Amino acid sequence: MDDDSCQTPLTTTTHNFTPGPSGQSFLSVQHPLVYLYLCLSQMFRNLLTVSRPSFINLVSRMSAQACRDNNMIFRQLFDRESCTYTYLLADNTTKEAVLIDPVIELAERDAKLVQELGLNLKYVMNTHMHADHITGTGLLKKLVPGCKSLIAKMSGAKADIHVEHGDKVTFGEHHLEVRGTPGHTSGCITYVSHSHKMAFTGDALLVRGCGRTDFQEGSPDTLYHSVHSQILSLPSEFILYPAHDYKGQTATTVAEEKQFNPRLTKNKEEFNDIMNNLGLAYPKKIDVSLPANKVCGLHDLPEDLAAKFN
Ligand SMILES: N[C@@H](CCC(=O)N[C@@H](CSS)C(=O)NCC(=O)O)C(=O)O
Repeated sequence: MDDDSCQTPLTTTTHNFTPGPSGQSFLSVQHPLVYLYLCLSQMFRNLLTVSRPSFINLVSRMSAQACRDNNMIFRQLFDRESCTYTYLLADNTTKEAVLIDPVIELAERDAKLVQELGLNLKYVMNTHMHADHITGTGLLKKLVPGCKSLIAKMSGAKADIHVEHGDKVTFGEHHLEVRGTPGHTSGCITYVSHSHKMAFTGDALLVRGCGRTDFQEGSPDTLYHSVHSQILSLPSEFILYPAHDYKGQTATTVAEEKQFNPRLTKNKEEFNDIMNNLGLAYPKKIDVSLPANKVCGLHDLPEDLAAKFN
C-alpha cells in the first residue's frame, strides 16, 4: 500500500541535517510537541520579518516537511573521496529499507548503520552505472545477506532486479517511482517518492549543475529533455537529492533549480554548448569502476578491497 496521505499523525523524526564526524548526516529526534512549538515560533518570527511571498513559501515548505516526516527513516551519507551521496530510506514500522548508490569503501559503514537501526535491507540500488567509484552493492550483498541488487535494465549492468521507467520499488508501505532520466549515461534513472515529495536524481541533476555527457553514451540533448520532462516537471516544492556534490551542498528543490541552475535554465542550444565545453578531466577511477560496476562491484578489485571478500 502506498502512503500518499498527509493526514496521518506526525512521527518524531525530522529532516534536520547535521554533518557528523564520519561523513554521515543524522536526523535529530524531537518530541512532536517540541517540534510543533519550534515550527509555530519560527512561523511567527518570519511573519514579522519576511515579505508575503517568502512567508507563503515558508508555510508550503513546512507543510511539506510535516508530510515527509510520516513513518520514514531517511539518512543522507557521504563519501569524502568521490563526493558521493548514499541514501538510506526505511519504513519505520516494518523496518524494510533500501540503500541508494553505496560506495564500496563505505559498505561496512552502511551495513553497520542498517544493523544498528534494526532494519531489514531489501534492495541495494543504483541510479546508474557509476564511472568514478566502485559501487558498494556487491559487498553489501555479502555483508547483509538477503538483500537484492537493483539497477535499470538500460544500464547493461548485472543485478538481481532490473527496473524500467514506470516501475515501482516498494519497501514497507512506501514506494519509489522509477523515472528514466538518460543523458549522463543511457541507463540513468531517478527515484521519486511522491508521498514524501522528494526525488533521488543520481547524476542527471546535481545542485546547480548536472552530470557530464562526454562518455558512457552521454548526450546533452537527451539529458536536457530528461531533466526538464522528468525532474523539473515535478511540483516546485519537491526536494531533490543528487548522487554527488563537490561544493558541500546537500539538496535542492525543483523551484530552486528552475530559477538558479546555471546550465538547465538555458535554452537547449546554449545548454549543448556548455556541456560540450566543460573541459573536465576523466574520473580518476573510470578504468576500474566501469568493469567492476558492470558486475555489481565484484570484478578485478584492487587488492585491499578484494581482501574483504575472503
Ligand atoms: N574528479 C572526479 C570526477 C568528477 C566528475 O566528473 N563528476 C561527474 C559525476 S561522476 S562520473 C560529473 O558528471 N560531474 C559534472 C560536473 O559538472 O562536475 C573524479 O576524478 O572521480
